[in-house]
Amino acid sequence: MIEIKDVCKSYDGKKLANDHLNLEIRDGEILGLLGPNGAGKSTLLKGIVGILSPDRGQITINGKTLAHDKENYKREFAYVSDNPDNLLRLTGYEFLRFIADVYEVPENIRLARVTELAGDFGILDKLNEQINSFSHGMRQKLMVIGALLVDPNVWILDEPLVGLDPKAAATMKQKMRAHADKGHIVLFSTHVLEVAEKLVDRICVINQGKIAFVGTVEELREKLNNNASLEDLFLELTDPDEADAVKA
Ligand SMILES: Nc1ncnc2c1ncn2[C@@H]1O[C@H](COP(=O)(O)OP(=O)(O)OP(=O)(O)O)[C@@H](O)[C@H]1O
Repeated sequence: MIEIKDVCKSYDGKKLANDHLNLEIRDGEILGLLGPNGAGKSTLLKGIVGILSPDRGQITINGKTLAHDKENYKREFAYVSDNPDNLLRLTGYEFLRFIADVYEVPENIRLARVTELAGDFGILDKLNEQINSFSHGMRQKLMVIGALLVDPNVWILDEPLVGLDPKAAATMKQKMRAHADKGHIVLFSTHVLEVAEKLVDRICVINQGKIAFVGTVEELREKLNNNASLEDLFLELTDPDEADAVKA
């Protein structure tokens, strides 16, 4: 379980990018983080993985905290950031070997895992080339492979489907579902509402740094007393004036 208690983060000491967030993400679920641009989704994900330190509050992953048990806390999850432009001078293989070394993936299984994952995502024949020469989508695939290679309990993915071609996106969604079905957590952010609607168990909508809703899409419909599409519900929650204009 991931427990987020009263988490606040400000970049400038004035405006809160995360404003007293409270959220529990349960084992075995895919939770989709939705929200307009600048809502605070990446800030929350970066706070969970320890790239940013929240100004207050506490985050626990499977009972561990970054402050008390940094190494084991970090071993609980894999993280794919929203920027796949990392370590561009390495080849694909060198990047994956680096990740496998850092996370101590046993030598006897890493090549089989890399071969399987790179095959699944269709970039096996590119791994000897420098990441510099990869397209955006290929870089994204490599970051995803690096994360899954480690095979941790929790997947934390910031817009993981951006840039993936339809086949790779389908593979990714299938892997996310299978991981959650094994009892693990998949937490990801997305702007693609159809993906959220079809894939997630629950959604968490963040708006202006605050949680506007957590629950199933059905529960959101009931709350808003509205049988509309998720897109309309999303607008109603995050931008009621725009939703009224669309209705008119
Ligand atoms: N490094 C930074 N320095 C200053 N302000 C930042 C920084 N990163 C984010 N912010 C601000 O924090 C707020 C939340 O940004 P965040 O990136 O978390 O939003 P998001 O929901 O992930 O947005 P998007 O959907 O556009 O990726 C925004 O107001 C943004 O301008």
